[in-house]
Amino acid sequence: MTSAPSLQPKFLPTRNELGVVAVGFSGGQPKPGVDAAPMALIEAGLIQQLEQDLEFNVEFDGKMHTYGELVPADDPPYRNMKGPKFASAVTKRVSEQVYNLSKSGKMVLTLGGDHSIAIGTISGTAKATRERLGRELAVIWVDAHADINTPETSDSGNIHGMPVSFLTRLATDENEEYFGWLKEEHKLSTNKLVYIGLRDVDKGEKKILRDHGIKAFSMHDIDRHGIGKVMDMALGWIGRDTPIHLSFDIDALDPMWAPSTGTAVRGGLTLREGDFIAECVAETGSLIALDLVEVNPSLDEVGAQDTVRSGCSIVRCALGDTLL
Ligand SMILES: NC(=[NH2+])NCCC[C@H](N)C(=O)O
Ligand SMILES: [Mn+2]
Ligand SMILES: [Mn+2]
Repeated sequence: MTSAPSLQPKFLPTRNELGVVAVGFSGGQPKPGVDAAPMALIEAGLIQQLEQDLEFNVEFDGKMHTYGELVPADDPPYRNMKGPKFASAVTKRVSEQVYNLSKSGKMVLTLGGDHSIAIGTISGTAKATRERLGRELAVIWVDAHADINTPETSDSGNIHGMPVSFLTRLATDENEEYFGWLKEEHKLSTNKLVYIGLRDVDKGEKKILRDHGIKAFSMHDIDRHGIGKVMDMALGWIGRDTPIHLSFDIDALDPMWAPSTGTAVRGGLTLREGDFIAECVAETGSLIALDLVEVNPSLDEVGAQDTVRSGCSIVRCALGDTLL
């Protein structure tokens, strides 16, 4: 069933060098368990599949980072954000890890963790891409949610609903301890961002998307045009010649395929549509990094195996697995 990918990547020196970062962080939202996802995905055989079926040389330290050493002595809410110091310290560390791997020309796979970790992953690849290729990064954000609240627009105060605002300069803070470590080289323009799968967007987020003309394909668009046309439009917006970071929140899939996630929303993508998105991104040859986040095996334990299997499938497809 599986065949080794033949595509020569456009922005990587080799097609088969992969760095894996396992981020056991759940502090961007209130539900414990999402920190156990990297181990669940790895125990399901993900890394073996990438090595054996897809012929990657995998660099992975075998450790699931839980960043206990970064837990601050006290971490009161700040600008309405919950657990801001810890999230800032962890994402800074993740940013450095991802930057180092990406700078060396490897494809980078980050296993979350909640979606706040994308502040680390995307800032790391954005910086590495600027330095290594002199290019600006594009991001495809596949999610039921836009995760573009600023601290001020967020109702929940959960940082996993805010990563895109910090990455696109919509939210900033001077203070190192509160994401002030994010510098220009870590950031992204809003016109290099495309959403797919949205169906639960907060009122304040809708205003941000409109005011900044951010490209977004909701479930409505997918119903109207079909996923094939939507992918043509999404990739057309980015342009064929731009390095891509794919950030995939498992809650983009319908709970039928991925029930074990903290903020499940019905009416989502089928597993095939999710895999298709990943396959289309793989076909561009422009993918340089992938995040898989928000798998929480302790929620809906009956569905946890299905959710993990769906996650593994998305990753394999994005990294070049094909049906024939
Ligand atoms: N990564 C996620 N699952 N994010 C869900 C965010 C939900 C909501 N919009 C909030 O800001 O709290
Ligand atoms: Mn989500
Ligand atoms: Mn998300």
